[in-house]
Amino acid sequence: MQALLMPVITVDGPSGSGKGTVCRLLAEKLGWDVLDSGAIYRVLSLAALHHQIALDNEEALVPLAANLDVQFLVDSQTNAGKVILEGEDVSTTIRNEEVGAAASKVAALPRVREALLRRQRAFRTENGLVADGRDMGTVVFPDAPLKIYLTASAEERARRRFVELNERGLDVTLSGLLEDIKARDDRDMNRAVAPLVPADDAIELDTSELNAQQVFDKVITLIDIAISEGKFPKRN
Ligand SMILES: Nc1ncnc2c1ncn2[C@@H]1O[C@H](COP(=O)(O)OP(=O)(O)OP(=O)(O)O)[C@@H](O)[C@H]1O
Ligand SMILES: Nc1ccn([C@H]2C[C@H](O)[C@@H](COP(=O)(O)O)O2)c(=O)n1
Repeated sequence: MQALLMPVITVDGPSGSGKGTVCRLLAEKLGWDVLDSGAIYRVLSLAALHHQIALDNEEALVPLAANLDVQFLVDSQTNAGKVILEGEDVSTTIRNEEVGAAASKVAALPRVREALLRRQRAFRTENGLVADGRDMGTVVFPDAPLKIYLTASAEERARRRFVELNERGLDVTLSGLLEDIKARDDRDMNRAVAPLVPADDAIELDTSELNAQQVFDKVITLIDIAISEGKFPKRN
């Protein structure tokens, strides 16, 4: 009954599989909110850096996580998301590869994950939520009526990131990005707590050969099937 009032679609998968892209498109189409849980881990790692806390210092990171002064805003004119950490706009900084790697390190600490759980669950309101991450379907919203697990080959994911970072004018190499992606996969998939794995009831979608629009269309079909099975209220 609760799921009908506050529907959640979870989208998990490795870095570069296209979670963020499809979640934004879905949220726009459905008029639902988005939880970018990776951004929370990214912001925490940046805060650790600012406060000179080592990325493996769980004792110091837990209170930092519990009291993290972060705001996720949406620019009403451009509709672009904005992330404010301790009063500073960090929307661009948190997207750097170094911050992604640092986020993956703090995310391996069990008590840090615990400290961030309530904050993530609070994104679920009567609006409906599309939740993007690594453990959305397994840990944070295990009762979600629709769970998607996106994958793509590491080579394709590195290629996508290469195109994106080149467009942003950053000096990166394809081989360096492939190495980073494999290291991040290894850390995220093999940690002791909430490792990146598909939930038992997740639907897996390999996006290696699909463009973003094709992925979106496939997910919309899955939503329509879920609606026909009575798992979601009808969409407009
Ligand atoms: N199906 C697709 N085909 C080609 N490029 C894509 C596809 N989906 C997303 N992209 C592009 O690939 C890059 C990574 O996509 P996105 O940020 O959505 O992935 P992600 O899974 O959210 O990654 P991360 O977990 O690191 O945040 C972006 O530049 C995006 O525009
Ligand atoms: N639910 C989540 C979301 C993210 N993380 C960690 C692991 C990722 O490598 C890192 C950055 O995430 P991204 O922004 O690339 O999606 O944060 C996690 O452990 N659990």
